[in-house]
Amino acid sequence: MVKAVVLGAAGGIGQPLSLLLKNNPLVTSLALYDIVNAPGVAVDLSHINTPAKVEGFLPPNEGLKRALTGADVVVIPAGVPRKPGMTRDDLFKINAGIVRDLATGIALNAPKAFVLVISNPVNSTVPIVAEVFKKHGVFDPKRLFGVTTLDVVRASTFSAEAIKDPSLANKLVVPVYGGHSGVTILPAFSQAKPALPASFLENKETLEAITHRVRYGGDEVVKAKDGAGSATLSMAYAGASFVEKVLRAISGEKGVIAPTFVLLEADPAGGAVIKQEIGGDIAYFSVNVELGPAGVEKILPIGKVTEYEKSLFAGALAELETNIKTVCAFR
Ligand SMILES: NC(=O)c1ccc[n+]([C@@H]2O[C@H](COP(=O)([O-])OP(=O)(O)OC[C@H]3O[C@@H](n4cnc5c(N)ncnc54)[C@H](O)[C@@H]3O)[C@@H](O)[C@H]2O)c1
Ligand SMILES: O=C(O)C[C@H](O)C(=O)O
Repeated sequence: MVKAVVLGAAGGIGQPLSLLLKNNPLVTSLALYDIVNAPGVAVDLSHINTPAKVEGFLPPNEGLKRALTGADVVVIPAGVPRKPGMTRDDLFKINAGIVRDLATGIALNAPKAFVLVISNPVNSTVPIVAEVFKKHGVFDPKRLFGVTTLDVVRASTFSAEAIKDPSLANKLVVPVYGGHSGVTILPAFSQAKPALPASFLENKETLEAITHRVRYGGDEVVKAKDGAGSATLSMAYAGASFVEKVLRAISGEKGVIAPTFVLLEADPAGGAVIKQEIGGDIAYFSVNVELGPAGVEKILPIGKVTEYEKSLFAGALAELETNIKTVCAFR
């Protein structure tokens, strides 16, 4: 029996994400919570002929508590999205409070759940959840994840497009490190699997352009949606693929690897290697982790990157440090 919960389930990400989770055979129970419309979305999804039992909850009548009780995995896409001209940090004012309150609900009602944070700014909302859990004495860094999967999805899609090989679209994986905003996003095209051609990797102009596109892919969608929000469908796809990995790990599958923004303390030895590799003493970083039934089992080293990729690390560290520190002021 696996219970998955979506907090913010009636939103632009929440609805398609809930649909994808309803379609996942590893989910047996799906609880949808939002301040609006969650019961309607739940009834709609409940007509789909897959095993997961779906229920929807609103704030009255202890809705959050009922949604969270017994949860194994909680995904949080609750909060406001960007409009053109905004940065993700501009969302902090509103989303920090939303995420803090939902984290309090999780600490009280599902302290052992895996918590996957989508709400922006991820570089700051993840540390907020950690602080709330610490306050309640239930923090386990192995079970808290910032969802940065969309950056990997974008880096993989854009590079398959750039080398004009659409057949690679769903096979290519480009690791992305760092955080989830602008210069903190560090795609490592040199580590792509399968490897990208030398003609791509050695062309500085192409590399710089595609690195920029991955870093600002979110802005591309915000601009195209022209005031109607940010990425929802690609995010739902990315989020569901991360949840799928978590579910496989919970069910006992070995060697499940996922990229995610984690507290490096989740695996002190692995975290120390990352700090050495990036040349900075940062608390959180997006890295590849090996997942197990109790959460992060290992933080995997970054390994070899090119001089160009390495040169991007310094700017990322300074920005990430600021994002994480913002949380101290918020408390
Ligand atoms: N991590 C990523 O890669 C990534 C990608 C895309 C979007 N995002 C972020 O995800 C968030 C949601 O985006 P969206 O497009 O789905 O927005 P949206 O406005 O369409 O949906 C957000 C939902 O959250 C709900 N909500 C607000 N306050 C709530 C609360 N206190 N409790 C429960 N639900 C609450 C709203 O009612 C709404 O249904 C934004 O912050 C956005 O920036 C992150
Ligand atoms: O860009 C945004 O604001 C949403 C999200 O973080 C994204 O990367 O698409």
